[in-house]
Amino acid sequence: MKFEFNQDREFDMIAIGRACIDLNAADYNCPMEETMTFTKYVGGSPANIVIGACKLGLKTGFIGKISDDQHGRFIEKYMSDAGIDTSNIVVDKEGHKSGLTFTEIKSPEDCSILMYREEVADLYLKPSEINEDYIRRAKILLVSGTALAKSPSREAVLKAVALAKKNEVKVVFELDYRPYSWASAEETAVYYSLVAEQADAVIGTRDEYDVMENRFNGKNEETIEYLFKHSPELIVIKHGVEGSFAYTKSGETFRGQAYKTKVLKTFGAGDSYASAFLYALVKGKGIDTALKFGSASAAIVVSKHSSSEAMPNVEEIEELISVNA
Ligand SMILES: Nc1ncnc2c1ncn2[C@@H]1O[C@H](COP(=O)(O)OP(=O)(O)OP(=O)(O)O)[C@@H](O)[C@H]1O
Ligand SMILES: O=C(O)C[C@@H](O)[C@H](O)C(=O)CO
Repeated sequence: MKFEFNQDREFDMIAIGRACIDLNAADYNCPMEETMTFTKYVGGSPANIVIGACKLGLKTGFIGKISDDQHGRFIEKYMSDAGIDTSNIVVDKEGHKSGLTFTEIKSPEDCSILMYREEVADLYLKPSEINEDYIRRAKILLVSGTALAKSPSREAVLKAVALAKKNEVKVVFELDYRPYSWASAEETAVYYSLVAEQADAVIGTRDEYDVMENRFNGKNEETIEYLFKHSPELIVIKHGVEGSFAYTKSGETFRGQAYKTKVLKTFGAGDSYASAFLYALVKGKGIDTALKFGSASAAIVVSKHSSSEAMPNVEEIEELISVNA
């Protein structure tokens, strides 16, 4: 099966959700309590994904809300300088702040993130700030699950999904589960299932699908049996360094292997994977090749310090694939 897009669309991908700040520990191999220096990057999973896709050459845009301060201006400038259309990024006028993510790199295997997400601007995006004319210009609407965590962003995203479906824009749902933003796991399961059932493609880790299904130790076969009764045609389930699987509604299964790399930190893998996987699909490559692109991009990003700035270009990805062929 080929995942087909409407070719007459100006944007390859428009993402909706958070564009925030990452503060990555510049002192490695120690707990955050001992980290005195952090390096600032643009962060937020959907922002990272469009930054990665843009670096690969896709035409991208972003829908979200940023703070009316130095952090918001840094985010907007970084994204527009990168070549992303920021015309639908709204500046918050009610005093909400940009989300901050501090990262801890104790060792290549032991990394964690600490998110400051109280009253963050991204969750105040309103349905009235969603523009149908913008969404209809895209091949893909990339939806981040975290944007469903609270109203009014939740309703804004539900509106965007409805408009994408009405205008034959492929909805790709990245589960992107960040417990810090949610009232409860039960609530997450309700909204994740609601959007996953309407999406054309769903991407997430095994653990994130368990959250969606409100269960523990779920099996991929049960997840696909459930979701293929609804809209999805393509389901990607990631298993960390064990690799990933892609399933199609027409019954095919593809397996992606993780590439060996010198890991600096583990975060950023999922976002780089999504950007390169979707890039390959937009360029008409098969799902097996898209899995290689996703895995290679992730291997490159986990060997570097950031999640956004570290996104590779096409040549770097192709080279990693070819030396491992
Ligand atoms: N240590 C690693 N070395 C090489 N590749 C990796 C490593 N960890 C993950 N990957 C690649 O990245 C893909 C996505 O990783 P993972 O399943 O951890 O996603 P994620 O949990 O969404 O990532 P993140 O940590 O960014 O939230 C994997 O399928 C694999 O190809
Ligand atoms: O998604 C976030 O808000 C934080 C990210 O930018 C961070 O780099 C990360 O956790 C990537 O997995």
